[in-house]
Amino acid sequence: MTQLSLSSRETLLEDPPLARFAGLLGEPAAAQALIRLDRELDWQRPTLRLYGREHPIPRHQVWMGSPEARYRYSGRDFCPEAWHPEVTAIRDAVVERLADAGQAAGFNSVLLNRYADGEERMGWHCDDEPELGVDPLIAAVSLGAERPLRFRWKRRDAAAFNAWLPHDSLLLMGPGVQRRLQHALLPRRIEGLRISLTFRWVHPLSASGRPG
Ligand SMILES: O=C(O)CCC(=O)C(=O)O
Ligand SMILES: [Fe+2]
Repeated sequence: MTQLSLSSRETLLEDPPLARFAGLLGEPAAAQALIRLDRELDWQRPTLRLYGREHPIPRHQVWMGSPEARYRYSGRDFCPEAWHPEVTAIRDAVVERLADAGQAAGFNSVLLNRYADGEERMGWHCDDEPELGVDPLIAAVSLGAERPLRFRWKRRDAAAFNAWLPHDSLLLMGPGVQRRLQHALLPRRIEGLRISLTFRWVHPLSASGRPG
């Protein structure tokens, strides 16, 4: 069941809060952002070690953020790329839209994911790294091809479901979403480039490598 309010907020789940917003940037800004991010970012395809073998990830990605927002991912420590002006503008639009909806938020880090077509994907996971703190708020912006982000409950006591993410939409994953659900961008027969930006607040790691 969904509700549409004046700010175009659609509630997908009440508890934990999962909500979708349409028309984040408007046109032509959203179409231009997709082209610019595709062309101007230094997209990487790192390899992950799985059962002792190295596998390139099935998409491209860039970590971006403030210098203190170091990030540990699959056991490796990443220093983020400096903010690109297009990404800063999108971040500011997200913060503004959330503020309009009564949700204060700040982000010092973003993972950008580039899926060339429906074959490219991200497997089941939740974003619960210790540097994100307890019950983080994560804001996911989608540009390009519309694809579903699939959610499933960790306790498997309710049905899995799709959150379809149209071009120029924002998905707000509120407190509890990472603790109680997993999500995945599964392969689908869908044509076209999609870029997502998942904005986060990363707590700086202390010298011991534990969250400060
Ligand atoms: O591409 C998406 O919408 C999902 C990305 C995601 O789950 C992540 O960056 O952690
Ligand atoms: Fe995620």
